[in-house]
Amino acid sequence: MSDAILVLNAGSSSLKFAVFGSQPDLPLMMKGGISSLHDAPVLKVKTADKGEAEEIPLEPGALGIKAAVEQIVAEITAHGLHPGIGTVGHRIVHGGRDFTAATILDAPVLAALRNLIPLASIHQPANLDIVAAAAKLFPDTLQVGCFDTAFHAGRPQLAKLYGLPRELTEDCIISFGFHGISYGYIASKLRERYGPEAGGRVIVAHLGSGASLCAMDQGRSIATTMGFSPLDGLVMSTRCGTLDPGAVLYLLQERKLSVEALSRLLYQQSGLLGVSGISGNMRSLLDADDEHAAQAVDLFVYRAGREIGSLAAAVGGLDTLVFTAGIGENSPEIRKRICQAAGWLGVAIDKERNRRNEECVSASGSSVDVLVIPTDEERAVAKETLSLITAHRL
Ligand SMILES: Nc1ncnc2c1ncn2[C@@H]1O[C@H](COP(=O)(O)OP(=O)(O)O)[C@@H](O)[C@H]1O
Ligand SMILES: CC(=O)OP(=O)(O)O
Ligand SMILES: [Mg+2]
Repeated sequence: MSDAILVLNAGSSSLKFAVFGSQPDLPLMMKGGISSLHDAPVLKVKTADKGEAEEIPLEPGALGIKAAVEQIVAEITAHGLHPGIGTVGHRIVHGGRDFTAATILDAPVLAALRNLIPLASIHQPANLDIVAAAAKLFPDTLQVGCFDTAFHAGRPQLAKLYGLPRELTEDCIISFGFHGISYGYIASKLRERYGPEAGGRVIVAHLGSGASLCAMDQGRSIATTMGFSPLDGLVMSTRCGTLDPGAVLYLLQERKLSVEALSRLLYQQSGLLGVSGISGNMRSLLDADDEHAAQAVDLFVYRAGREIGSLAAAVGGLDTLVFTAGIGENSPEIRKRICQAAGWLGVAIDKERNRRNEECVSASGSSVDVLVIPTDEERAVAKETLSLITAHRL
């Protein structure tokens, strides 16, 4: 029966996937992904019946996105699941102003999404290449897109506005915000834990290769650190985060950088990689005994601490702080240091709980609950995809 849902989720350093049954509770059949796509790719696969994930290092060097999709589909086929796929759900990073809910990816929608490539020039082309590859590999399936920007569409008007002439705002030079599929999933977990209040005034720290923070009130996005593009906000793996636009003008006017070189600099050569000169991978930097690596980590923590202050102001205080994504879920050291920076807001962490990556890592006297909640963008995409196909009886 062809009714399973395959989800494909391309991030800046990884391609993750999962296969779910199409029952309302979306039983997981298989999941995994390829990490470190640009240097030392590693394939991870876990099936529902096996406890431990299998890890297979692939040939060192960059792996193109199309080859990565083919590799994943080969795994799905080897596990006998290929003929069972009825729908492919995609994480699409930019939905612009028009796409604020799951959408069938037909030709006009894909053309509109292609127009958004300049607004997310690393992610959007890969996302659309994946849709094309999946359409070839699964010719009879429906392709559905879920958008990272959608969760932030309901933020207050002022949180979206830049201090630019009105005509540019009307032309969509506004803050969109990203990682919304992850934030939506975390909001659903907070509702399970706290009920409709969803933890009250919350800051979620999505710290992966791309990193951002989102302030939520009762599960709704109020403010977020990424803006018009996924370059804004925190220092990331290879992206600079917030930068004085005057520096961009200087690089163009005085250093005569081409637009392509400037884009490469800001998206791929900056952040942890640029400051350390060693790596954009947080784990490698924490393991390195090197002054510049230490400074890159210090800057990551400093900027996260400052932005937590800014977002707490936007939401009027702080009841709950959540860590998620690769760094947030796996690095007790970074969580500890960010919590120290947010100590003035009443955040206190329990050393042992934090070391054990427990779900609640706050100290008993902390006035803020500090949680570690693994994100599951694949399940969130599958859920939206299933709702769409059920509503349309597709
Ligand atoms: N144990 C760990 N300690 C520190 N950082 C970690 C750990 N495990 C994973 N990471 C970091 O998580 C980041 C990748 O996060 P992830 O959410 O998978 O990225 P993305 O989805 O954006 O490709 C990398 O910087 C990696 O070094
Ligand atoms: C939007 C974004 O930055 O995504 P990722 O963290 O997966 O690169
Ligand atoms: Mg990611």
